[in-house]
Amino acid sequence: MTDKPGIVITGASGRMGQMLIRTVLDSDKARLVGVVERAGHDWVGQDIGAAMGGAAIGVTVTDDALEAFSKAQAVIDFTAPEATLEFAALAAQARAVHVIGTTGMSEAQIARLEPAARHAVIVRAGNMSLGVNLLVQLTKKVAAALDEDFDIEVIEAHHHHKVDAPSGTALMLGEAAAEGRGVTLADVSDSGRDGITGARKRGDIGFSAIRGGDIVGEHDVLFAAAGERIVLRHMATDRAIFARGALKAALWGQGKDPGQYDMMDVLGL
Ligand SMILES: NC(=O)c1ccc[n+]([C@@H]2O[C@H](COP(=O)([O-])OP(=O)(O)OC[C@H]3O[C@@H](n4cnc5c(N)ncnc54)[C@H](O)[C@@H]3O)[C@@H](O)[C@H]2O)c1
Ligand SMILES: O=C(O)C1=N[C@H](C(=O)O)CCC1
Repeated sequence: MTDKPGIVITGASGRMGQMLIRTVLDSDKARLVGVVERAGHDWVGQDIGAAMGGAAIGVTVTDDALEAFSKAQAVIDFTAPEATLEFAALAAQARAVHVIGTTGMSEAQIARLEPAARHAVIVRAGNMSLGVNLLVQLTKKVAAALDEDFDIEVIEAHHHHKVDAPSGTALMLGEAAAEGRGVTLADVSDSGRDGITGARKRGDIGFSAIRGGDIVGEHDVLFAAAGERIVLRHMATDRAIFARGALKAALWGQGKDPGQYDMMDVLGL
């Protein structure tokens, strides 16, 4: 027996799932106790090491999430909104910390996490990297220092497989800009411009999304005024930054009171 927290990774075959599995296996602070994939996936029933193209490691991919979670102290979940809601209820039942990296959740879906958060710790963030969470704070500060003479635009770029837009990170940056400016994002958000849109409305926060190739994730926050522009930029070149942040959150959540937290809590920013 060991007192290192046992971690389950959901979405085991996904881009982030595989990165998370490697990150936990490489860590001396946690151990991998289970991996979950959706029912019917080829990998279910296989050893995860072998499924990922290496040596067997003695952990079998399962589609029985509750059974896997019952052996874990934390579940790290980068999957899809409805799967994440199901996992939240099961992680709460198992009293495991649930680290949620899944993006594209609607406000209604986010509200459905509340019952689970009464029983277990949930850490959720649209971006788990240290760099982006620092950028969020910088964005809030710059937005607070400038008035509406500066138009704020969030521009993001991701790989061609990404299914949601604006990205979770872009929304975090938009929220930070709105908070700095003392407004509600929903009242000023302008995304998906197409056709005769009319001139830009003063005070709006705009979003643009680029999708192409294997871009891991790039975000600019542009403050554009007459005669000058400020650009705050983060460029991710390796998904390991998200996985490291998620593992940090899983360890940080041990022994915390039930409730919903984010990476600002984890990183103390
Ligand atoms: N918060 C962050 O730092 C961060 C970073 C990267 C990606 N993401 C988000 O993580 C999510 C996954 O991204 P990805 O690029 O790994 O996607 P992906 O499509 O490569 O992987 C998703 C995985 O989830 C699995 N899945 C879906 N439904 C499931 C279910 N019911 N049970 C078990 N597994 C299920 C899929 O089979 C797949 O393996 C996206 O929402 C993405 O935006 C967040
Ligand atoms: O690859 C993705 O998908 C990413 N999703 C997050 C987002 O929506 O911001 C973080 C960056 C990578």
